[in-house]
Amino acid sequence: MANEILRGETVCFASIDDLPEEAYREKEIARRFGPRSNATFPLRVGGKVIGAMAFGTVRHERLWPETLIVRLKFFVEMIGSALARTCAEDDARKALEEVQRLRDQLQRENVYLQQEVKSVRGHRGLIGNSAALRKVLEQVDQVAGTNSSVLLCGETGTGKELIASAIHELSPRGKRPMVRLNCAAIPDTLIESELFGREKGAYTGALSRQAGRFEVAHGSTLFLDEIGELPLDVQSKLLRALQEKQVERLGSSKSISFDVRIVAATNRNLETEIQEKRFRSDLYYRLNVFPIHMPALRDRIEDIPLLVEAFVHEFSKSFGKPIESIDKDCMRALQLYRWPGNIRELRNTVERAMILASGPRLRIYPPSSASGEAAHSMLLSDAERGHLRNVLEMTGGRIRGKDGAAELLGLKPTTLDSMLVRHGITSKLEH
Ligand SMILES: Nc1ncnc2c1ncn2[C@@H]1O[C@H](COP(=O)(O)OP(=O)(O)OP(=O)(O)O)[C@@H](O)[C@H]1O
Repeated sequence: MANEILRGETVCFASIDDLPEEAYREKEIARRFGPRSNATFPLRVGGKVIGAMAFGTVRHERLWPETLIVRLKFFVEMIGSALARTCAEDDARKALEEVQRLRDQLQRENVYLQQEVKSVRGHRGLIGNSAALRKVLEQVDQVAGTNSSVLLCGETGTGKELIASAIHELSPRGKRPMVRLNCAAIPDTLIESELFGREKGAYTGALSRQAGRFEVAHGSTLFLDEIGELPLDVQSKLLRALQEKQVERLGSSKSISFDVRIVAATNRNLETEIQEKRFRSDLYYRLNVFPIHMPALRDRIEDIPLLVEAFVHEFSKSFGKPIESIDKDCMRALQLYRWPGNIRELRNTVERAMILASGPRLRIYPPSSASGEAAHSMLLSDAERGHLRNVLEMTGGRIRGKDGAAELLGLKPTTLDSMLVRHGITSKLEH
């Protein structure tokens, strides 16, 4: 009988004896528990049989005239279509809610991206082949696929933000945009609403509702740059949000759950900050699940030629100035400079040199405290020392007399003596 119903047929019997022989099981059940007579109709919702509706008598047998069957059938159909409408409405409501949710999320991402577009100049990729950078990239590969928090430490301009982007892009969250917040760039009074969002009128001046970065970053990565600059009270709130995976907008008590991966960066020594009571140790341990230390440029000087070439290529294209070669002495001087501003400073230095460039051979001087002059004289002094050594080599170390170094250089021997002292060069033959 169940098969008939599933096939969409009506099953009807006036007495148990009317049931066919093969339905002996149903007969037995009906005899023991009822019904005595029955009419069962398939219940169709949206063209599919999803169940059945049965009308039966428990004590007496009864006939099911055709007119009654038609009316009951109609009744069951009505219930089926009402159910279909409710399901469809329910589905439609759910779909609408989903569309609204996605639209809100897109809108949040859009507003955010519009602000970001100005600062993001495309992904240039990470340049460098030093052991120090390769170690960092290895760590990036290890941690990218996890959901663990990452703490990037290192001096300013070492590429922390670039590494944060690489971690995000290599992670399963990479399809969504990474959301950034520079904790140092926002006044203390606004940082909380930037992080957690606010309702209209939450405080004086809060003229509109605003989603916080946690909400915007739902399903993605939140990059908290300069985390060491976060005020202590906001540190506590951030810790609570990370523990509970929930935020409340300012001016609202409604909790909003989020699924966000945190990558934080700092150029401060957070352990010192903890000792000085400027950074909460519990937040530090929460963030420092996977620390990555970005090496200073001066500790990977073998990357400098690669970086310089890449930056020259980039500016050469954008300035329309073709460059054929970069002065080798300059490159050596660039490798000797300490680069306190690291790669950012190197990039700016190359940009400046490219603005000034007037031929295909580029000279780039490292910045100096005074001006390019000091760097220039450092280069000259390097060249001078090299030249003196060469000439001394040619004369077998002889300074005075015919074909001596002083004569070859057109200098008084005493002048050459003092130059050699200044450069720390000793001539074995003469002394
Ligand atoms: N390995 C690299 N290859 C190419 N460019 C790099 C590399 N590392 C850094 N840069 C460039 O150097 C500049 C500074 O990098 P980034 O902003 O990532 O440094 P940061 O450590 O986050 O600095 P801060 O601590 O000041 O925020 C950027 O223009 C970046 O594109």
